[in-house]
Amino acid sequence: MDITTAATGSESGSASHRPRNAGTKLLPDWFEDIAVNRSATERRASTLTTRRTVKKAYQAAWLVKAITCIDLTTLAGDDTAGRVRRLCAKARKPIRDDILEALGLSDANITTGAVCVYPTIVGHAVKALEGSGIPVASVATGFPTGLTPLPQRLAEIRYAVGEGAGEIDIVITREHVLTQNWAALYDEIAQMREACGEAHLKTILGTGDLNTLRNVYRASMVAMQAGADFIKTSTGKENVNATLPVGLVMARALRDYGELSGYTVGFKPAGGMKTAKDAMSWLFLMKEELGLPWLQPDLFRLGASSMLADIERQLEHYVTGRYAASSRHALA
Ligand SMILES: O=C[C@H](O)COP(=O)(O)O
Repeated sequence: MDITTAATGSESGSASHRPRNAGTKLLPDWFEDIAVNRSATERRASTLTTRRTVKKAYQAAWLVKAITCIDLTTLAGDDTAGRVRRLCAKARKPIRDDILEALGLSDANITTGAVCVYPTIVGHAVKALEGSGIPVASVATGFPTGLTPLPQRLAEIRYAVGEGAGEIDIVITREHVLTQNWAALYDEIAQMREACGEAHLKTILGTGDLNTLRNVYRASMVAMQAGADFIKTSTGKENVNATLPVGLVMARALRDYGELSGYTVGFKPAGGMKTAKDAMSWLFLMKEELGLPWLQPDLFRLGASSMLADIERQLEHYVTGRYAASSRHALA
């Protein structure tokens, strides 16, 4: 197994010429009558993690791949410029030099997919990431609940874009889903997409608040019809965040939308993912449901504040045969 090829993605083809999702008009026919069988979905999700294992070099390659897809996140009330600078340093160099060298990846320029912060922190992150090519993602629109007036939510997007955010992680009004007000949901997301301009729009559905898998599918479809570049599970602040059954339903929506519209939309599970094993499960899900093209940072991100340390620890174990205390890894 060539870890460099797997990690840098040349084995699965370039995605750079893919057109951005332009959305469609609101087309309820595409989602209104959908039925989702919860127990079948849960069964399928559980087989994803039990049926498939990868070992040794393959596992190391997949873990490096996972790192390149991480949106390294800090969304805490006590975030400071100093903390964000440390986070950005880790995003630039997520794996220790000795481990990189042992993996043969010293020249591969492995970085995380992005850094994700609150709007007022964007400026610090942009400065700290200058010249790295790593995008800054900002949450916006009254994150995490979205319960502020729409003009303010749109202004927040424009502010974050003005500060230099290249990606905007918006939250939807969950009530629109719970009351099946698809037109209101579509309109707010379409306005958010417009406010983003060239910045990419990631639409957080807050799936732990949506009650049913059917609602998850329907909200995913409306978000894509309204022009989302990515659909994202959760804020990390709901009681239930990214789960594999929800991921399966969203992956099916991505596939269906692609077939019906011709556009390819990205996926970001986020919240509550802490271990290398979690990362592997999501990579399996993407590969099985959507195929290798989705295992690239322009179509797949893992939103996580504390998963990188365990991945680095597993990579250290792969190269040395020993486990280090997680406190030895920065931002553990
Ligand atoms: O978008 C990313 C999430 O907010 C991170 O959640 P987490 O802190 O549970 O990893």
